[in-house]
Amino acid sequence: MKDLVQKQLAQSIATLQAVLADETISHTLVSIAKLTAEAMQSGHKLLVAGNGGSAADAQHLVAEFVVRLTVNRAALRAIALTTDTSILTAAGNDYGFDHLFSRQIEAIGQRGDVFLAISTSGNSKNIVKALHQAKMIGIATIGFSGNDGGLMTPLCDYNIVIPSAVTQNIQESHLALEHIFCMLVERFTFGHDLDKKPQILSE
Ligand SMILES: O=C(CO)[C@@H](O)[C@H](O)[C@H](O)[C@H](O)COP(=O)(O)O
Ligand SMILES: [Zn+2]
Repeated sequence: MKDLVQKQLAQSIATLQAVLADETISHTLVSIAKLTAEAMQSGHKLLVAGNGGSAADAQHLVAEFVVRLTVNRAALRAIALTTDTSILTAAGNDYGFDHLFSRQIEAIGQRGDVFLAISTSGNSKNIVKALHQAKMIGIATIGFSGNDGGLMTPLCDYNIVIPSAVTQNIQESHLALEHIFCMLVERFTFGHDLDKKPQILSE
């Protein structure tokens, strides 16, 4: 069993190493952080959705934006579409599970917002439908995916595809990138001298 643990850990590290080696991923992460910071500074918001472990990621990431990650600063506008059990059960029960996120985007999404869709397969129907809805409204679309990017690729302005087909390893890399994404947005929004004088640059 100890061998299994070590093999799994080595596989986790190898996936992160592959992400590190792919400079396009780092470049894209900077681009989406800039896009998101600019959207937030102009009064728009980040919407985040995912299923299962990725639903937990959506909530985790949004908590960092609303509360803090690396510094005490003003709250940043972000909403997880995975948390309101009344909306989730009503949308699922009345219209079907595929409508879980698209209905919420229709309700609260506005042109100029940013939608982050997290899906390891890239194929979850409720995620694909939500991306369609976001595109219809004029919301910028970002994907965090794996495998080959799946059906969500053509619907994403940016899609970060983790070079792995193993769900848990993809998720681990997603979480690492989500933290860096939030850190970059903090830097773009509040400046580099974070610890000394946190303030919103646009105010
Ligand atoms: O956390 C895990 C596996 O590590 C699971 O809960 C996983 O997130 C679920 O099977 C999801 O439904 C997978 O959906 P997706 O990532 O393909 O969109
Ligand atoms: Zn999991």
